[in-house]
Amino acid sequence: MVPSPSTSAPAETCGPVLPGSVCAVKLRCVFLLKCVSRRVCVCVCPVSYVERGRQHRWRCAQVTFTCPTEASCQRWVAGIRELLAANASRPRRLLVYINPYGGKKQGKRIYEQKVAPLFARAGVSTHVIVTEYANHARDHLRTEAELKQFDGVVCVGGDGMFSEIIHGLIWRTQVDGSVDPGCPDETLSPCSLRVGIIPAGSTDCICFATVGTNDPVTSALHIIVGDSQAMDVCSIHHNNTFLRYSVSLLGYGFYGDVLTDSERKRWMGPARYDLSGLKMFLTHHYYEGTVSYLPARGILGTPRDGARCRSGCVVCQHNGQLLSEKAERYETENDGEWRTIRGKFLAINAASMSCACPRSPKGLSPAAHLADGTTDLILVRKCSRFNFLRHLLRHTSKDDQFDLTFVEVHRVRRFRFTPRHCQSDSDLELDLRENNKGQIFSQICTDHPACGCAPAYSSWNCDGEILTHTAIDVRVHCQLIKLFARGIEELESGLCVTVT
Ligand SMILES: Nc1ncnc2c1ncn2[C@@H]1O[C@H](COP(=O)(O)OP(=O)(O)OP(=O)(O)O)[C@@H](O)[C@H]1O
Repeated sequence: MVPSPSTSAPAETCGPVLPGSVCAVKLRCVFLLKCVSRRVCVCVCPVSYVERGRQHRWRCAQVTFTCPTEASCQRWVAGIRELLAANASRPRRLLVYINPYGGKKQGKRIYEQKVAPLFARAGVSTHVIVTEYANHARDHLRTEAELKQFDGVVCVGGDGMFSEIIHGLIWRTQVDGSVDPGCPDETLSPCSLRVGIIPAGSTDCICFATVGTNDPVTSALHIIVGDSQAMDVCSIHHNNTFLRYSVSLLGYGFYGDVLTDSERKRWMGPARYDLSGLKMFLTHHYYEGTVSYLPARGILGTPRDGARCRSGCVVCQHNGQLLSEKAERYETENDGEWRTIRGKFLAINAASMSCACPRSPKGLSPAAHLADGTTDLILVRKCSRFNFLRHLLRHTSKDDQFDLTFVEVHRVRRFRFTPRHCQSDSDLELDLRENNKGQIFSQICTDHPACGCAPAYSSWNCDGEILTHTAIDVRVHCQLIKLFARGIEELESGLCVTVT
């Protein structure tokens, strides 16, 4: 069988498909094979494969092979199909949840027009559920879904929809494995089913951070070829009561206030984030409280080493192995090393990934890792509006946003926050002793909203949802879930990252 001259594969592809050639290892990228007799003596065989486009986009392309006889063509098709069938990482049956109201309400159309035809072509069967209310997907996964029938779960929607899926899946995995998901000190069981994200929301940050682009076709192709990317998950508790899981940003102060304000402006669409951002920047509220954290020790990487988390990241591999092998010993050994910081903060952020998005390509913490078992705790202390603006602008420039006297960043395994109004009497006494007279006066004002001073507390923005409590205990669970993704590929190298 030889490729016909007019249809040979272009140079930069992820899956040329000729068995026996150097690229035969990439056969999992093939997803359609059929043998069609064109003429009496020539048989053609169109083969679909993945082609890389610009900016991490993938496209489905086709190459046609010709055979002198139908019998030899059938043999090639059967041989290649056998190889594909032996590839255990490719999903065969998927459970798909579509949020018809996410983003611009295009979820159903995007799935039907762009994704379903690709799944059908690749021989992936699906069970599709269009959600009827918020938390429908989460509740279905928790209780009803027959998970054993599926190789993965796909959500069509935004970050909120992804959050629903992981809440359902993590909870179900713990309950099925007799682990108490409500206890902050439990070691959670990793989820065996992978999760795919077809972006159809307003921001789609998690898809962007794990694939490098928000494109439904690219995401569908990552699912079809069976990519796998591990991801850390933070569990958040208040007084030993479970609140939520988080995979990207936990933000108190500025980012909490922006979300609270933007929720009131939902009718504006994505523009609400700009308006609320500007409003909260001008309002310039700061909040008092105590942050204590358990630093991540003995692992590779620091928040300021400039090492970006990319496809096949060695930091994630190394730390993931270290933490999974020594999880319990590690936690006990580190238990005595809690550190505490009291102060007035404009923002307290925990970034479990870079949180890069099209507007902030570097993200909140450019060197944060998807699966290294840590989160980057960023503390922005009270400063002038001008200085805070400098810090914010550095998220979009080459300058280091942490290289400012009022900003500090720590890579941590666990942290706790207590707003000042929740602190115990002994803690408050300690604060009073540490503060000077002027600061005591300002505290009296914050306790009395009628005087028009800054409010005493903000809210936590947890991956785009508001938490119901401000005093929280956050713990990172290393590589708790897996996505149908491979992390962002380093395109500068010009090399095809091997499809293993
Ligand atoms: N059928 C439904 N009706 C109403 N709300 C739903 C339905 N299905 C899911 N939801 C909820 O809609 C919320 C928003 O959905 P989604 O995340 O898909 O879009 P988005 O908010 O526009 O995007 P992003 O989160 O990326 O900004 C989610 O919190 C989800 O729980």
